[in-house]
Amino acid sequence: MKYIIAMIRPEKLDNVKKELQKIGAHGLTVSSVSGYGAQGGHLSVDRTKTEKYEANLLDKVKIEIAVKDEFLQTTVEAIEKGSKDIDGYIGSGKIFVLSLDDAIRIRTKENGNDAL
Ligand SMILES: Nc1ncnc2c1ncn2[C@@H]1O[C@H](COP(=O)(O)OP(=O)(O)O)[C@@H](O)[C@H]1O
Repeated sequence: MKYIIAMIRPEKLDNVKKELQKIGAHGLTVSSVSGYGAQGGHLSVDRTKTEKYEANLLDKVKIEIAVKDEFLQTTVEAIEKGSKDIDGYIGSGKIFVLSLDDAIRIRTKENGNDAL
């Protein structure tokens, strides 16, 4: 099992949800976060500036999804498709993939793949 954490731009959430529904994703958790990536949260890079930019925290949406291994690629592709903007747009987001040891559905006590 894998645990996918994606940081996307808030205005892309509806698109991403639609793409995930198309592939039949069974569950997800969404939260509002703030952060910055390699560009320090700046929407453009002023190459004439030589001094260091101060990092700027931007609003992002964090999506978390636990999936069976065989759904990893489809799910990542759905997130990419839903959050894609103009090619190379800074701050389009990032997807992290973690190994997931177990999942337990409290209601039924199912675990592992059966709990997803
Ligand atoms: N190394 C990191 N560790 C944790 N979160 C990160 C990391 N890099 C990016 N993020 C999160 O992902 C969001 C989107 O990153 P983004 O700005 O698109 O990255 P980049 O500037 O590297 O293209 C950031 O606002 C931040 O919340």
